[in-house]
Amino acid sequence: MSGKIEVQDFNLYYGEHQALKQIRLSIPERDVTALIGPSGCGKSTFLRSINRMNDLIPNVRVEGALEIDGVDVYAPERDLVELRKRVGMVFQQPNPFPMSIYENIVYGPKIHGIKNKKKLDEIVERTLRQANLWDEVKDRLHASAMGLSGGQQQRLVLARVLAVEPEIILMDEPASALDPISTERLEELIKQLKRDYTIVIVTHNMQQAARVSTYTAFFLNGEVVETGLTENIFTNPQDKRTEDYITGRFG
Ligand SMILES: Nc1ncnc2c1ncn2[C@@H]1O[C@H](COP(=O)(O)OP(=O)(O)OP(=O)(O)O)[C@@H](O)[C@H]1O
Repeated sequence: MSGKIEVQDFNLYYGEHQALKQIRLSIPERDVTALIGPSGCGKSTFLRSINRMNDLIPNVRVEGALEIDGVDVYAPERDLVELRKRVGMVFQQPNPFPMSIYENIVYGPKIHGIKNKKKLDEIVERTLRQANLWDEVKDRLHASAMGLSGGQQQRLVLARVLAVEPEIILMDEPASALDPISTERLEELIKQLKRDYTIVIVTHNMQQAARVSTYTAFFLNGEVVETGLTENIFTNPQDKRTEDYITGRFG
């Protein structure tokens, strides 16, 4: 069975520096895959390769195949606006736009041509409910998003991503700036969303990877050392380097 995202012999260079080496990975649809590994091993670079965010960095060059639904993400004719609509992204620091909660969410749908007020209102309510934020903000939709707590901002960002109906959601250490309670709420949300979305999450926190993901890929020095069911990676790693990492011997 092939995955939603299929990666074959994928290399990425920042100028002369090769940050990803012969990556082979199959990321299943409607489930959570965690990317773990020590700092600087290429997790974020790989994540950003999936929606071509690395294109924004000068002197980046890629080789090999990275496909979504069997179509090459790096094909010259690929429409980047459409790609980033299908592949949403949540970053480490919550980054709401400096505008109202409502405007944050309708921003994407408006760009994609939705103008009808009733339709936009529906999107706002649906996505805030999906992000488990509706009850907390329904009475202040037109207040600034900057007045929300960090955890609420991160859920708002997720609602904003959901508003353009993506298929894949990339998360780069989404809980690292959050307190434990907000982290738990975000993890619960990730578990709910995996029924409908393909989620790829970078995390430094191995307990978090164990809690939220079904599959895990262990990165080291730009390579994928081992990949498989999270349960197996954590209880019965096949590679000595994976074992050393998960038992805390380095990283
Ligand atoms: N914009 C860039 N320009 C040049 N080199 C970069 C750039 N971004 C990352 N690198 C290099 O690529 C390698 C992989 O970095 P990357 O940020 O992907 O690792 P990471 O595993 O996500 O690390 P961390 O967990 O610390 O975020 C590192 O050697 C890093 O220095």
